[in-house]
Amino acid sequence: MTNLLSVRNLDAFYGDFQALFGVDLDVEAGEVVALVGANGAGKSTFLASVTGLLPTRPGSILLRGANIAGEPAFRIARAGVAMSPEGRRLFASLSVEENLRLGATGGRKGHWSLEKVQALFPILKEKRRQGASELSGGQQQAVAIGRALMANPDLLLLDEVSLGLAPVVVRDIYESLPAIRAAGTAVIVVEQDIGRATEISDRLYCLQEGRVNLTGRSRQLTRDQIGAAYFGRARSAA
Ligand SMILES: Nc1ncnc2c1ncn2[C@@H]1O[C@H](COP(=O)(O)OP(=O)(O)OP(=O)(O)O)[C@@H](O)[C@H]1O
Repeated sequence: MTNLLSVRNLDAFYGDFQALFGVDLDVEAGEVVALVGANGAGKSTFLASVTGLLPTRPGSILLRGANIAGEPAFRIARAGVAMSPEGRRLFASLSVEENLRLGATGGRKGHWSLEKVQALFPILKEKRRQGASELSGGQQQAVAIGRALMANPDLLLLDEVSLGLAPVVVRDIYESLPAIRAAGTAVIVVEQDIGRATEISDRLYCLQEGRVNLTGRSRQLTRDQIGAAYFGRARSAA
C-alpha cells in the first residue's frame, strides 16, 4: 500500500547552512505521528519543507506516491496538506468564523465543514462573531486547527500546539485528535513534551541536529529511549 506521506533522504538548507540531513519519515492515512526534538533540531524546518515554504529536492517528498517536493506551497495545500502554524497566526481583525472560512478557500471537498469544525470545538460556534484576538490562547489554538481542517486536508501538520498554554488546555485541544483521525485525516504533531507526544501518537520520530535518531511505535518506546535520543545519546529502537 502507498503511504500517504513518504519523505526520503530529505536535506534542507538555509543558504549554506544545512538544517536537515537525509531525513526519512512515513505517515499512513489516518495515522498520528509525533515529531520531537530539542530546540533547533529541525522540526519546523521539516514542516516548512513538507508545506513547500522551503525549497527541497524533487523526489524527496511524496504525497500518495506523487512528488510534491519543489512544488509551490499553494499546490501542496491543494494536494491535501494543511498546517496549524507555531504561534497560530490568526487574522486578528477578523472574527472567529471569518478566520475559519478562510481555511476553505482552496475548495477541496471532504468531511470538514464549518458545522463539523464547530461541532469538534463547540467554543468556536459560541464565539463565532468575536474577533480572533479577543479569544484565550487555547481558543485561538482551536481556531488555528479548525482553520486548517476547513481546507479538508489528508494530512494536518500541528506545530507546537502547547506553546504558552496550560496543561489542562493542551489536553482539551489534543482530545480532538481521535475525531480528526476518525474522519480520515492523518496528523503530524510537533511537540516539545515527550510524555504527551507518546500518549497522543501511533508512531514517533525524534530529530537531533537535523537527523532522525530514533523512530518506533510510540507505545513501544520507553521514556529513557526517547529522552536519550532527544538529548543526543541515541540508542537504536526495536
Ligand atoms: N531562517 C533561518 N535561517 C537560518 N537558519 C535557520 C533558519 N530557521 C532555522 N534555522 C536553523 O535551522 C536549525 C533548525 O531549526 P528549526 O527551527 O527547524 O528547529 P526546531 O526543531 O523547529 O526548533 P524549535 O523547537 O526551537 O522551533 C537551527 O539550527 C536553526 O538555527
